[in-house]
Amino acid sequence: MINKIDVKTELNLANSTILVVDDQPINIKIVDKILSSEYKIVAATSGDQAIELCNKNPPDLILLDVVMPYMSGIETCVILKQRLSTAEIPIIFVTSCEQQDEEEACWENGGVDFINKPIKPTTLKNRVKAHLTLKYQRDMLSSLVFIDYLTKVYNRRYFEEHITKLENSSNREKQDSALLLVDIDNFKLFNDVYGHIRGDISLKQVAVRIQDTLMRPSDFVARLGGGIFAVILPNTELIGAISVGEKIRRTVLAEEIAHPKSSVKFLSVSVGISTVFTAQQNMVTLLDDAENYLRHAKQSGRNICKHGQLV
Ligand SMILES: Nc1nc2c(ncn2[C@@H]2O[C@H](COP(=O)(O)OP(=O)(O)OP(=O)(O)O)[C@@H](O)[C@H]2O)c(=O)[nH]1
Repeated sequence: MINKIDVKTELNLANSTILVVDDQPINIKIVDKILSSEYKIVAATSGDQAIELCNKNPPDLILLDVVMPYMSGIETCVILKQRLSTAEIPIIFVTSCEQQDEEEACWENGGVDFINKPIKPTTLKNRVKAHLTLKYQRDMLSSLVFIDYLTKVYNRRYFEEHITKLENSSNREKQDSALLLVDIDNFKLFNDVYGHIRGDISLKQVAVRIQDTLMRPSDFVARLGGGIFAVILPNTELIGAISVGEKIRRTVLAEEIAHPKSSVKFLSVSVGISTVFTAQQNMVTLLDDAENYLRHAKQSGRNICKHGQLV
């Protein structure tokens, strides 16, 4: 899953990043020599390092050595497939082992293909190209289904599909997750004064400002309809969610989009913030709580973030 949507209209594989994971630097060098003229190559010499790199900056494809000390390629793959932000990255296993059991374990745990060592340059180039092409076609299809046509952030459909995945991931990783409902204040009056075209322009501006506030690859924003956006922050406690909510509120206000019918004179947002405590609540409660806090924010005069008790 990605938090920033790059709607590609044509296939351009040259901007792709490939992560090569191998405990032997010589093997990384071999792959680098074959692929670096066509793609950007990043490298990791352990499973831990690969996971860290993927969390910071998800690559487009991973070439993963199967046999590594401490954490094997298969263990690394399992962890990457469990996390929302890395689950969709295609993983090609690179192996010198020809045992059937190992091959089956690679398929079962989410690998999309195999390449045998010693690596044949033509095979590597063609397999990588084929899987990158598939990935971009899939991304393009997803962007048609899951992107809000007006603001280009995710749509309600994406939100609904991913909120269930978030519940599973939250429970599995024993981490809190946060939901922010961000609603433009007095948007009906804004539309009444300036018309729907200016209303649409400001909706896009608010979407960009929210998107810019999100720093982690796993965070995402979706427009649920009208002037209301949902922001999902996986692995985030209430204190962190409040700081993101406040930043969104301040950033939208700082745009200084004139709104004559607003008490603050500019377009503002109200924010309802809730967090899910691992395995104690589900996503329905999370959504209900965020809606209640958003209602409190509106009743308290708007341009404010409301949330539950900090413990
Ligand atoms: N420009 C534009 N307006 C929209 C769009 N979708 C919904 N709206 C308008 O957004 C307004 C939503 O208003 P509400 O959320 O009911 O209330 P509000 O005026 O924002 O008031 P509070 O939420 O109480 O601050 C309505 O006037 C809708 O017609 C859209 O895609 N573009």
